[in-house]
Amino acid sequence: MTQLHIEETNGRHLNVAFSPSGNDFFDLSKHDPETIVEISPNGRYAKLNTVLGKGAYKVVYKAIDREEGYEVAWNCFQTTKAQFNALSQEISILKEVRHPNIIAFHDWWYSKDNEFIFVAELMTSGTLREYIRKLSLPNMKIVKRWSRQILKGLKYLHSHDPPIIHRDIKCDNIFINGAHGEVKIGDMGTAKMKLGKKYTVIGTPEFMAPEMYDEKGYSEKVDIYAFGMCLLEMVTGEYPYNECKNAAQVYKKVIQGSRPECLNKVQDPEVLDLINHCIAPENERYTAHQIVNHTFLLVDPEVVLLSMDPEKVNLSLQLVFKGMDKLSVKFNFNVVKDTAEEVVGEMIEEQVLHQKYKTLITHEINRILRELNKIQNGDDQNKEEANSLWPISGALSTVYGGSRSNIALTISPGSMAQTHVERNFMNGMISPLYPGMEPNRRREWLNDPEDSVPVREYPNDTPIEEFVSDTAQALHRDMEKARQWTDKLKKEDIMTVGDLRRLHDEDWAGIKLTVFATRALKNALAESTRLRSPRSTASTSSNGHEEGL
Ligand SMILES: Nc1ncnc2c1ncn2[C@@H]1O[C@H](COP(=O)(O)OP(=O)(O)OP(=O)(O)O)[C@@H](O)[C@H]1O
Repeated sequence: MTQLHIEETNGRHLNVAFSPSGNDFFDLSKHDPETIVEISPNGRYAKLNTVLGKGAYKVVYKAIDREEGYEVAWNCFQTTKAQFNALSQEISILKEVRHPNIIAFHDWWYSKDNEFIFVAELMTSGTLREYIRKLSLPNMKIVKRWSRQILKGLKYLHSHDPPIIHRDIKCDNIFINGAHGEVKIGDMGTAKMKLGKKYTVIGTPEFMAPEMYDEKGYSEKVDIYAFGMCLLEMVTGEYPYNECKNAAQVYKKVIQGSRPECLNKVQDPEVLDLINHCIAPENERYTAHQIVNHTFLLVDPEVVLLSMDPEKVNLSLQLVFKGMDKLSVKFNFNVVKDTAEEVVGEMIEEQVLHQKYKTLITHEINRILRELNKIQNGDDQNKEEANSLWPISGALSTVYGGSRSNIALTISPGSMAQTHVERNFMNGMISPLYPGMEPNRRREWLNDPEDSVPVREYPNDTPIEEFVSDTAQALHRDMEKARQWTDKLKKEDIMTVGDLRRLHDEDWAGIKLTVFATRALKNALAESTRLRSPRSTASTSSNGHEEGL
């Protein structure tokens, strides 16, 4: 049988096969999904015979970008020339949009068959909605990962100048590349630049914020409302307002402020809180930026090994909160004297770590200890495995040597300051001289106003509660923590800053403050003393108790 590839005058491509007699031929294009059936006017894109999907308005085919060799999505949308012309402003928006979490829009034209055709990035694994059904119910880790990506896309659109409102965010319009777990917002056909408020009622009723129906206009916050409904669908597997029989019923519920029934099925309090903030009335509703920082979406922290001594006894570890401007804590760990449980317990007590991470971080520290044990006893394969413990070695190899449980040696109160500033508690004083730290980090520390222990001078007769509460506050500890520290000091008859200054090192040990609290108070005391007049500093130093702080 002879096969021929034919290009018709209307641009359609056919693959045909002739019978041996040459009298009959078969259109193979109808069967072969990889057959080219059409070429774009500029010759760059070749539409294949594979339908990727059909929606209410468009049919989407697989195509090839012949210049780059990529597979792309060829979208056909029946419309009149006049409507196509009216769309031109929106189309130009799409051309400007470039973000890893938004489906890229490559090219478009109006075809001879009265179709608006546009070529977009191809997504391999269908829509989020289909994927949710496939997984039956995605676990929270997946939901968080998806949500973060959707929000990054929304944050990008909303921070465009002027903001771009998608207006039809729903799980059917969010697409997945399953191999990499990539999630992208698609179907930008309804997107609109926000030049002032928008009034057109458009979207999918279950995902439409109530203000879309009134005449006062709406803002980009409608996308946040819709995201809240997507999150609800992700965690319950149910379409919001499934209990309604038609769009009119949904509309009625939405404008009355009745929440979808499946909201009652949400068990996790953090997810529930986030959904409620998304579907709240417009003026109370979170922005995309606020949601990204919601506790539900924070990445679980991990522990990395920064360095260790040759005997592998004193380790320098760091608690890293990836992807968030959150507390990052370096601490020493003595493998002979410390246990992961003890150290984590102290982090929780000192509010360096949230209670919910107790098991995770204990497990992480023990994992490192086990791996190290393997290095000490181990063979080459174990050594290789152990190398994986050094994700940032070299970049941050500062060792603050020292004694037992030097926890919270350096703290980055980034959650408050939004920058990664560091403070050295190791020697009991704040020092801008961090051996091994890059100069710009040092500058950040020096410049940051939030990075403060109380820097005023405290006369000896200052009541101890005043000094302790200032110190706790400067370290973002709550007043309950300050009260606990004060109680412990008062139990030892330390009533004033002067009493504190008179303590010897062994006295400090007897107070039973945690290592963190001891170092914090010593720090503040040293700083206050430094600010005192030379005469008073000299007199305090003369008793020898300031040294080594
Ligand atoms: N970029 C893409 N990559 C892969 N498949 C796609 C892509 N865009 C759309 N599809 C497929 O085509 C189907 C129809 O697309 P879409 O839902 O965007 O059409 P629509 O007519 O705008 O839909 P709706 O009914 O939601 O208004 C999708 O369900 C999906 O399976």
